[in-house]
Amino acid sequence: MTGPAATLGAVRRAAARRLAELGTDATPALDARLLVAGALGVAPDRLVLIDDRALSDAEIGAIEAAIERRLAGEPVARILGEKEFWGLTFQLADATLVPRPDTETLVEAALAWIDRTQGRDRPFRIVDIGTGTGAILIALLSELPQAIGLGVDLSEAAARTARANAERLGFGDRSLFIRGSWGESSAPADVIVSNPPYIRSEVIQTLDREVRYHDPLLALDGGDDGLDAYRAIVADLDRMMRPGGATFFEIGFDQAQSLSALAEQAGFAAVVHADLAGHDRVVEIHRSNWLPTGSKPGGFE
Ligand SMILES: C[S@@+](CC[C@H](N)C(=O)[O-])C[C@H]1O[C@@H](n2cnc3c(N)ncnc32)[C@H](O)[C@@H]1O
Repeated sequence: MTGPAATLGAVRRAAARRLAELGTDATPALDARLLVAGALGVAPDRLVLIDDRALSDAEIGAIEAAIERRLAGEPVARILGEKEFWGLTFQLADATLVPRPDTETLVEAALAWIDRTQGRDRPFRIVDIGTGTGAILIALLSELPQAIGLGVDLSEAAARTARANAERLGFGDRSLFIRGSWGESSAPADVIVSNPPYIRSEVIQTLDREVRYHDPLLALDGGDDGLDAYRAIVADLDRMMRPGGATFFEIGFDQAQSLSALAEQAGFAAVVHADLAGHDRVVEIHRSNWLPTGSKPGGFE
């Protein structure tokens, strides 16, 4: 890829060309920049300042290794071992899903409800079911100065990773992460958030290779109809959700109706939120006899 006196800029451009030739990398220039920065231990936005620096053989070797992994189909976040979500950097582990930008819709929906009802400066108790890296809970804690949160995951390794993320990002004293199944070990909360596994089992084999081979099955498989997790959590919601509280679920693009029906059958009211692409992405659930301040019967929006 390079000669002995290759500069960082030349190596980065060559890497971007190789990723572009692959044809499956939608953002080759960005990915090359992230991988080069990661291999050198430099913040991506600093690269431009050192573009003409000559690289050592060891540095070129580290960049080559990262690019080869990407060419073999590994997602950039897995190679770097971290992913940005809500402006915060989360460390990943094999047991954690890579947090997705779409999941920020769930954080936004929960904050919009809080802004509409009680305001951010209240001592909320939040529970994040299937916490993974802790991304959703920690993003909320970063916006709610008085809130405390519990993150639950069936994977002990995921709970450990989330705990480490909370400590590193400065939220260790307002959060607890434990191993558990759905909400069974949770006391009642004001805000419940969950991005549970929701993909139908039979579809898993058809998923994009980057998801199928690099995200944990436990984070993806939602059972025969994709709704197992929602069913289990909704069945326990009356106990888990405090009066006047709300629950926010991430959903697959075609699950809004099924989950709303599940919630309504259990005596709750449901509101659907779309993501930036216009796909149904979040279902917000309340007790049906409760309306937020200023809302009209028949709708929360
Ligand atoms: C789709 S991932 C979401 C991870 C993270 N909340 C996010 O949005 O990036 C679902 C998570 O649910 C966890 N999970 C699967 N079954 C569970 C169960 N029975 N109880 C609690 N968590 C579970 C998985 O280990 C995984 O971390």
